[in-house]
Amino acid sequence: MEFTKYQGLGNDFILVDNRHSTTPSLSPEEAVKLCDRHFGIGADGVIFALPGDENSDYTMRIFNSDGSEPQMCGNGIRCLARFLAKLEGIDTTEKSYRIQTLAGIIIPNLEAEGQVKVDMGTPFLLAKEIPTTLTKAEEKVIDQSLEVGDQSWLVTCVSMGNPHCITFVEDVAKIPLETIGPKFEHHAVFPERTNTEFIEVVRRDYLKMRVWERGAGITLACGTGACASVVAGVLTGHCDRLCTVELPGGCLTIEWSKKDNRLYMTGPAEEVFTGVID
Ligand SMILES: N[C@H](CCC[C@H](N)C(=O)O)C(=O)O
Repeated sequence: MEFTKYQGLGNDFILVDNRHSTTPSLSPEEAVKLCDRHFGIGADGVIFALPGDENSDYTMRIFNSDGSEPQMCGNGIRCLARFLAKLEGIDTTEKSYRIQTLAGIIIPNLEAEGQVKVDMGTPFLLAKEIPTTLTKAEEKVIDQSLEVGDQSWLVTCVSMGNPHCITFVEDVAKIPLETIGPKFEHHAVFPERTNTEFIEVVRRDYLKMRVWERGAGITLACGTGACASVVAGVLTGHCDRLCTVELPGGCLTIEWSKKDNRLYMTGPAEEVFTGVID
């Protein structure tokens, strides 16, 4: 079976042409093996291009490198859009796709210079929508205290279809991500686990972010996390609605539109190599 490796700011994926069937051609267990960076291809996840339905061009499903299935992946859907254009034999920069995901319809638009602009939909803020039990179901979690790893953190929770727990800190470089990340991810107040972002505000329009991802650990970038972090920054008064988010793998442009309440994310997506899985 052929695959193509793509990466979006170093958040890397194995992409599989699954247009022939509505069932992913690899199991979560097979995905785990292929994502291994020593015994497999190496990736943060496996993304399947499945047939669309009456309301979409294609369907995206993704397995994290631990085999779990998240609702959405921002860097991944930019890679999927480029992959689809390659499969369709087009290299236009004005192509957009309606992609069905577990987070609803997401719309990536191919732009010039390898950029992809994605309509990421609206954020979800109620505790029951994250989901989290940190407060009452119908309430939001904004700058709320949470004990993690013998320390008290002020967290804000935002869902982009997948859960994010965001903390603003003085210096992201000083965060011991390897030790504190898993404690956030598996905290009892997150029944579906959570992605965990630490944000340093450089300017009101420029954030520095490091991330521990649910089901993938430390990654070089997280698109849904960058969107969730701008929403959290606006809600807590730290940043403007249009921001550059600098991640270890590079920068994303994120806008939380006042007009339609939707998040727009712009960033690169690059093919790395094509291979064959025996
Ligand atoms: N690990 C995430 C999915 C991938 C999200 C991230 N890679 C992105 O670019 O949005 C989760 O389990 O919710």
